[in-house]
Amino acid sequence: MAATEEQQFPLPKILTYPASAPPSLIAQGAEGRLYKTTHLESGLPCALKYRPSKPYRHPILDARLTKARIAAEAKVLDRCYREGVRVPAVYALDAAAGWVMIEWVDGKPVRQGINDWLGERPEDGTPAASEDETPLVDLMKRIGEAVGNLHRTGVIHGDLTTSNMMLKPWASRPSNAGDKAKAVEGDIVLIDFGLATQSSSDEDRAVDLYVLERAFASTHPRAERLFCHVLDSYKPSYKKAPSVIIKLEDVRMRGRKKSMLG
Ligand SMILES: Nc1ncnc2c1ncn2[C@@H]1O[C@H](COP(=O)(O)OP(=O)(O)OP(=O)(O)O)[C@@H](O)[C@H]1O
Repeated sequence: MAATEEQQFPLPKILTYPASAPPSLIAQGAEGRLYKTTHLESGLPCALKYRPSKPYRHPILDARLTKARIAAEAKVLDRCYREGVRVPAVYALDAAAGWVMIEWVDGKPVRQGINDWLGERPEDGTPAASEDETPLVDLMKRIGEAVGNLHRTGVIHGDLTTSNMMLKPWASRPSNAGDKAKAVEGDIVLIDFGLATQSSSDEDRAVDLYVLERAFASTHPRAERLFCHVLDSYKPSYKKAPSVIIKLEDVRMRGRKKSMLG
């Protein structure tokens, strides 16, 4: 880590111990920072999510909030992992110190994979007549299944976007697909559970889908018409999914009304 970066973003104590590789700052958000580092004992690459204290908050409230948020995120991740949802495993946690250490997911965000696929496609998103869109459609289906799996366990993500999904390359399926198809290959791993809650209500699940639908339309307007494949594969993914899709129509209607009223 560069000296100036270190002054601007002082490391949490856990990252000041000697390790096989120095930590690197991957992302700096409004709430926290994400470092790539290695697990102290096993040397495995991992991600350390750190929520530094906020000087503008009352210290007691700040300590309580930080601890509660890190603990809540770790708890949800752990629950998902044990239920077989593809999320990073939790390796270690110190909620009072504001960090959780999780599995490092090799790969790239789904957002980047889709954009790499779309490449130079025109604004209206029409593919060339000769283009076989199957790999992209398959990715959309895997997204629907991943969200369905998550909802099946009673977890609402709260911030579903294609940036909060990683594409982890398939290790056991050596691919002979072309470069373009490779851009959208891989298992979906859901990340960033900072806003996650536990709920099994149709309404909460439908809102989670709606958030994804809106985010998808604004991030990938050229692929918007393919979002139906996400819903198609979500529908059979667990028993209550069909009623969630029906509820989604109400949520959309409310969304439209709200945007008309400003
Ligand atoms: N387990 C991981 N393995 C590899 N990269 C990750 C992992 N978790 C997060 N990242 C990368 O770091 C970025 C930021 O992570 P994340 O979204 O969890 O943090 P955040 O946006 O700061 O969280 P919050 O929204 O809760 O404040 C992600 O977009 C992703 O590129």
